Amino acid sequence: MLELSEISHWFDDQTEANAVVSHISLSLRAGKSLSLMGSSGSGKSTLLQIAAGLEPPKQGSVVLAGKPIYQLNDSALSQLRRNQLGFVFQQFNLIPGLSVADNILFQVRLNKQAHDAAWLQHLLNALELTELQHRQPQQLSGGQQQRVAIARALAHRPAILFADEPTGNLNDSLSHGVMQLLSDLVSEANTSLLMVTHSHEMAKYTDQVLHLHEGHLHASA
Ligand SMILES: Nc1ncnc2c1ncn2[C@@H]1O[C@H](COP(=O)(O)OP(=O)(O)OP(=O)(O)O)[C@@H](O)[C@H]1O
Repeated sequence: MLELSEISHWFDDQTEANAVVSHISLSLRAGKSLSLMGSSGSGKSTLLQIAAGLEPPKQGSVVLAGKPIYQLNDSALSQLRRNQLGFVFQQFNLIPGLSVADNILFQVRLNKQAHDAAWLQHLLNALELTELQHRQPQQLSGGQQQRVAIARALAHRPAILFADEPTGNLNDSLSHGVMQLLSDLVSEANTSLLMVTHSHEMAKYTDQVLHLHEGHLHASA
């Protein structure tokens, strides 16, 4: 469960009067998915970063898995992020020098979780990465790197997955495949998904769509 209450945020070169996001409240239950849409600069990525514990808001609170995350100390917050959250951001941040498979399993190993070979195989197949698993990130196209980032985000079966344009570099058929996988995971594993997208087609895979306009939230028309 993710709960945002009265979130407002502005950056240091801005003022409250032109806040990037303003008085936003929303909640996302376990196993549910939500798309954030809105024009460029409307505050979607900022709100996602705030919800994911990566940018403390100027006002308001974020409760994640029962914990008010910005009241946790750094080590408790990073532990919560490592164990319970998954991220797919526009920068893939794959580790050069590690194979695709090792990149995908990096967080599982960091968390000292048991390695679930069947789940890894399922992710590799679904994301069409099986034949690429021994390559290194620098030997992959942008779209292939994006699929590795998606597999890595799901490998530890997070409670909540945060995704910023998860299909941004993929062709139409792979985009639909990836969204189908994400929505299957949400229902199978009771994982929640908070996603930013520009695509109405991709947003249809989520249970709810909210629109941001100049930092304010509107329910889908
Ligand atoms: N670190 C920062 N410092 C100052 N301003 C920022 C910072 N990050 C974002 N902004 C500003 O906040 C506003 C919202 O940015 P944000 O990235 O959240 O928008 P977005 O809706 O995700 O846009 P896009 O669809 O283009 O990715 C923009 O005007 C942007 O310039």
